[in-house]
Amino acid sequence: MPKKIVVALGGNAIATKDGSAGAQLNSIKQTAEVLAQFVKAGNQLVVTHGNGPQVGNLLLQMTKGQSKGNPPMPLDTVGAMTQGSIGYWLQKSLSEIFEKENIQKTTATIVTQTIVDQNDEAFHAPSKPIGPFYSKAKVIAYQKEHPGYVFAEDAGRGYRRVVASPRPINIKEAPLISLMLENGMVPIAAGGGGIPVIKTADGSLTGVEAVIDKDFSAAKLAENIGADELIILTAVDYAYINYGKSSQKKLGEVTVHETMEYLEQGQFAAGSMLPKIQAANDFVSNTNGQAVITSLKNVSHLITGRSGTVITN
Ligand SMILES: Nc1ncnc2c1ncn2[C@@H]1O[C@H](COP(=O)(O)OP(=O)(O)O)[C@@H](O)[C@H]1O
Ligand SMILES: NC(=O)OP(=O)(O)O
Repeated sequence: MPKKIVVALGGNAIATKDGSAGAQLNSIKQTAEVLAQFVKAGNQLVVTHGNGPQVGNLLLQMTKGQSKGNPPMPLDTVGAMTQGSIGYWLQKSLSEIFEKENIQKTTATIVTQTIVDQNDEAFHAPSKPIGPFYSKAKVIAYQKEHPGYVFAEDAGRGYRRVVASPRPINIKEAPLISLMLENGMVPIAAGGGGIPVIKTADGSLTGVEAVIDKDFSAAKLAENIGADELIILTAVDYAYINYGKSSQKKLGEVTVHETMEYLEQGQFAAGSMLPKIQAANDFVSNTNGQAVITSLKNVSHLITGRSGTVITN
C-alpha cells in the first residue's frame, strides 16, 4: 500500500573523499536513482538530508578567505547555503530521472527553518560533528588558532569540530511541504536539520549558531505532516548491539521499549547511531508510525518487503 514517507539521508552518504561539487553531484545522482524507487512504487516522498561534512567544509573555506569586510557567515546562514547546494544537486538529479523515465512528478527544494528553544541546554554543550576528521595532533594545532572551537572524538573515526545541536520543536514550513505532497510533488526539505531559529519575544524568528541533527528534524517533520514512515538511510544495513565486537548482533524488528533498554546499556554511539535511534523512537512514540534504519544499498529490499532495523510501538 502506498505510504507517506520521509527519508533522511546522511551527510556522509553525500560527501565523497573528493569534496568537489562534481564529485558530490555524482554521488547524489546515484542516491537519487535509489530514492526514485520510493516514488515509482507509488509512495508520497519527502527527502531530507544531512550537511555535517558540508557545513564544516564551507566554514573552513570561509575562514581561510576572510577579511574585515568579508567575514565568515554565521552557522544559520552557512546551514541555509548547504540546503541550497545539496538541495540543488538532489533536485537536479531527481528531476532528470523523472523526465527520463516519464514519471509525472516535480521536485523542489524548500529553504526550511527549524524552530528550537533558546534555553535548550545543548547551546552550552556542543555535540554535533561538522567538517573533516582530524588527528589529535591537528586538533591541538587548530585549537591554538581558534581557541573557541570544541573538538570531540567521532565514533572511533577521528576527531571533528563539534557545535551546538538543539532539538527541533517545529518545522516552520511543514504546512507548505504538506501542500506540495498533496499536489504530487517531491519536496526536498529540512536539509541539514533545517536552519536553526528561535522565536523572539515579538514572535519573529531569529537564526542561531547551531547545526540541528537531521535525524531529529526528519522525525519532527514526519510527525508534523502526518507521515506513515520515517526511513533513516546511512552507511550500515542495520543498527547493531555490541557494534564492532565479535558478539555484534543486528537488530531486525524491534519495539521502542526494546530499543530503550539497549539505549540504557549504551549500545549506540553518541553523535552517530544514538540520535538515529532516539529520532526513530520519538517518531514512533508520537505517531504510532513505523521507523526504519538501513543503508541506501538496502532500499530495494525495503521496497519489496521488510528489511533493515524496523522500529514499531
Ligand atoms: N550500534 C551501532 N550500530 C550500527 N552502527 C553504529 C552503531 N554505533 C555507531 N555506529 C556507526 O554509526 C554510523 C552512522 O552514523 P553517521 O555516520 O553519523 O550517520 P550519517 O549517515 O547520518 O552521516 C554507522 O556507519 C556506524 O559506523
Ligand atoms: N545536520 C546533520 O545532521 O548532518 P549529518 O547527517 O551530516 O551529521
